[in-house]
Amino acid sequence: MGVREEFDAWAADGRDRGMEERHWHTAKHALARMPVETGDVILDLGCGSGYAGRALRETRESGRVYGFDGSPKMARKARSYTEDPAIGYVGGDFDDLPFADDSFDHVWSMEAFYYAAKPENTLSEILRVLRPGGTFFCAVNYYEENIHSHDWQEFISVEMTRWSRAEYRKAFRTAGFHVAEQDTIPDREIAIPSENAFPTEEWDTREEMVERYREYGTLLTVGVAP
Ligand SMILES: C[S@@+](CC[C@H](N)C(=O)[O-])C[C@H]1O[C@@H](n2cnc3c(N)ncnc32)[C@H](O)[C@@H]1O
Repeated sequence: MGVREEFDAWAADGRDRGMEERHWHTAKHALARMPVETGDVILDLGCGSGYAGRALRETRESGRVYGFDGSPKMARKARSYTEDPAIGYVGGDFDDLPFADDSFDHVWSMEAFYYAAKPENTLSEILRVLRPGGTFFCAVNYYEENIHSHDWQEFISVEMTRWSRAEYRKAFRTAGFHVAEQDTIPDREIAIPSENAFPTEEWDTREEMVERYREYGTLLTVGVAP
């Protein structure tokens, strides 16, 4: 299955909203760090339900926001959640962004970048569409140091790239970005049951669940276009 089939199926069974709910726990902290100025044009790469773009429009006075996604069903659902005329949805693949050079002030991506078939090429594409001084906020839960994410590939047909923190920094720099920041953002909201509830369907021990959410959390790497 390719990106379209895989994520169309996710959208059809409501996982767009499920992801939004879970990802929001850490995404909102990363979004709050984006240096968005009034009127800034923003691209949400792999937008899913489109919650990030809606939040930026509602809270930051951004200009136009484009949600970009390879799943037409995801994009259609995202469109159905807003009537904001300044939010648009565009379909396509991370490898070939259908935007002119220097189109955006910021690019945001949550839990999507590692699905790129050629991540180095996607970084070059992001740099191409960013204006000088523009930022790329790349947030991922699937990364090398998060050992609890290592088996995710078994459950999805799309090939995933698992980089370490250092590999993200190196790839950003090789593509031509400056790395302005790298950090992990803990998820302090997900409910962690008391000791006697373990093992659960997903977790053998409470320690593992605490480590996954409260310690490892979401890896955020911020690149700045020169
Ligand atoms: C795990 S979801 C994350 C959605 C949203 N950003 C969130 O935080 O909930 C990944 C999204 O990226 C999209 N995607 C994955 N690979 C893609 C690619 N190569 N080109 C375009 N979109 C892609 C999927 O269709 C899906 O909607």
